Amino acid sequence: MPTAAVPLRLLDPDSAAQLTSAAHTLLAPFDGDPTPPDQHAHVPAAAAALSDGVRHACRPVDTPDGLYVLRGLPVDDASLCPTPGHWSAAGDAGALYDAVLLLLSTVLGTPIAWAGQQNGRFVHNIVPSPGHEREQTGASSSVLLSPHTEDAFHPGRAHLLVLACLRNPDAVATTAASVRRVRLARSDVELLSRPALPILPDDAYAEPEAYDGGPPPVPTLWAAEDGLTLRFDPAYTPLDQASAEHRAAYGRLADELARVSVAVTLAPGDILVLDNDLVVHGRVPFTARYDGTDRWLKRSSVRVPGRRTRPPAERSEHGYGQAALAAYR
Ligand SMILES: O=C(O)CCC(=O)C(=O)O
Ligand SMILES: [Fe+2]
Repeated sequence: MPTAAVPLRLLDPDSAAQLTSAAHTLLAPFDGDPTPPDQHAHVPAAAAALSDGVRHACRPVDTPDGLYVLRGLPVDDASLCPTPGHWSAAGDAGALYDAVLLLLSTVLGTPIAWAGQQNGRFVHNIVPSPGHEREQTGASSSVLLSPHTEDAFHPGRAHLLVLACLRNPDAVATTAASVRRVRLARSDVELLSRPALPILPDDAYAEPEAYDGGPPPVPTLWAAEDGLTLRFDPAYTPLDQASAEHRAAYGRLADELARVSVAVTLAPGDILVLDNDLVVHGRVPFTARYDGTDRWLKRSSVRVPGRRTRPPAERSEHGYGQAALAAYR
């Protein structure tokens, strides 16, 4: 898989210092608690005060790659605590970067959280966890995390996914494949644009609230104004319910996504911004260490108000009883 040309945006030292200092200021009154109820209230003003340098670095994804890496945020490994063994054990670990991610996410759009995922936190910890090695969730390690749209089952899913790297000692790659790079016959695009199959909630979610109706069939591809977008999560799609013709087209899309996939190896301080409507992402397999030095990412999800990259029919989906909570409502 090529590690090629991932668009890189350098955060100049002044912008990086400004972000870090704004994050410190946000955290100061809370003594490191990463989810104080009032902290979010101060984020919009703090984000609005950030310089044009930060704002420019966070401009929308502007290539068919559907992603970019922001580089330049300092991470001092010595001042970080050991990598938590599970998201639920993270507490205020790396809280400074939670605040940095909230600030950046607020420049990008509106951060969202899920009541049923990682206790409703706006910034998730992605760490390998004992007993979860073989899952299709961010807690896995020994298996390929297959390419997926984040939270594909839900109409309120993020437009942008932000992954900030705190540790990655074994240079484990995140994978990304853009639908704007695939080559498909028009007949396949047409077939995959029909709502044929549902996408079920992934294993990272707690049991949902009750909801009415069965799983809604959704299209895999959609022709948005500025090009094709996708909603793709084969691990949670009951493909055996589709016609042979549909399955074959889905398989050709999967093959094309594999062909155009790039490996993005994040280094500490790198922040990967993925357009969740253009790009599916995953992770290569690795052996977890479980000694406090493991790979550690922080993740936030962002909605971009007014974006028109999805079929209007999505708005009537029930989302399987999971609620997406927007910050600053
Ligand atoms: O570990 C990674 O690089 C990506 C994991 C993932 O799919 C996610 O955090 O949404
Ligand atoms: Fe993911």
